[in-house]
Amino acid sequence: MAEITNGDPVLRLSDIGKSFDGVTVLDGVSLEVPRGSFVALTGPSGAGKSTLLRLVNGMHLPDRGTVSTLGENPAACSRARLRALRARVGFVFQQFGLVGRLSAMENVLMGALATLRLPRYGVMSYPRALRARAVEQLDRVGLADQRFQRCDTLSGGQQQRVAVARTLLQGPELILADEPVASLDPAASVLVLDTLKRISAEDGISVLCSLHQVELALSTADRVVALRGGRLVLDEPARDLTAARLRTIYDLAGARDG
Ligand SMILES: Nc1ncnc2c1ncn2[C@@H]1O[C@H](COP(=O)(O)OP(=O)(O)OP(=O)(O)O)[C@@H](O)[C@H]1O
Repeated sequence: MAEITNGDPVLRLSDIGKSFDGVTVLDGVSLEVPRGSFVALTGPSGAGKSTLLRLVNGMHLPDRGTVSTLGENPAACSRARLRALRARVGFVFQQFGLVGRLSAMENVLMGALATLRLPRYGVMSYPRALRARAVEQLDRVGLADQRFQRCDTLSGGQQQRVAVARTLLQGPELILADEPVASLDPAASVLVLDTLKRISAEDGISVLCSLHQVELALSTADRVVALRGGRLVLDEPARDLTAARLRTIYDLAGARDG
């Protein structure tokens, strides 16, 4: 397994190009995510944010340029090595990706399935130490009391926090979040992002999180990058940016939520 030293970025994209069916989606994108930082990836709908996130863990491969994720190039990885890399990279999705009829606890435990040899059925089939860790992660996202509740009876914000706990159980070094709050109301959005930010800071986990909401990007992230038409048009510390400037730098006119 590749190691990165303390000063190395957890993620380095160099001159990435990616097309689908002859249509360019990413064009000359270079980006670094320093270890332990929370980077917001902004930009209008169709700018290439999801595609970029998928390149990071090898779900897509670039047509040109190189990706270095935790010191590994997904394009050069064997299947086993890619699996090992993906275990180090958590993914949080807009639609949570939970099994609605299962409890919060069981959904969190599923974050550890890749490390277990046998399929598991029911909470009690997981090792005791793992169950204790699952409760601990649920506690950190404020949902220990809801651990036996079916996920489809939780609010959207609670479900996304369960998804964060599930990712944490995996022990990731880097978390990719693809519009994790796009389907949540403003209060739940703030709570989910604050939770992710707090825990990532506590555990030293780096986060690359795509967001549509300019204000949330500025209030949560250490660094903000923006894509427009597949090109990187901004990469600056959040403290140096204002919402007004961020809005003008990339055109929100066509954005879904803009
Ligand atoms: N697997 C694919 N096959 C063909 N086209 C694709 C594929 N994935 C993405 N695209 C296209 O690439 C472009 C960028 O999509 P992407 O989902 O990366 O943008 P985005 O910035 O994440 O948008 P949104 O904010 O709406 O999620 C879009 O035009 C999309 O249709």
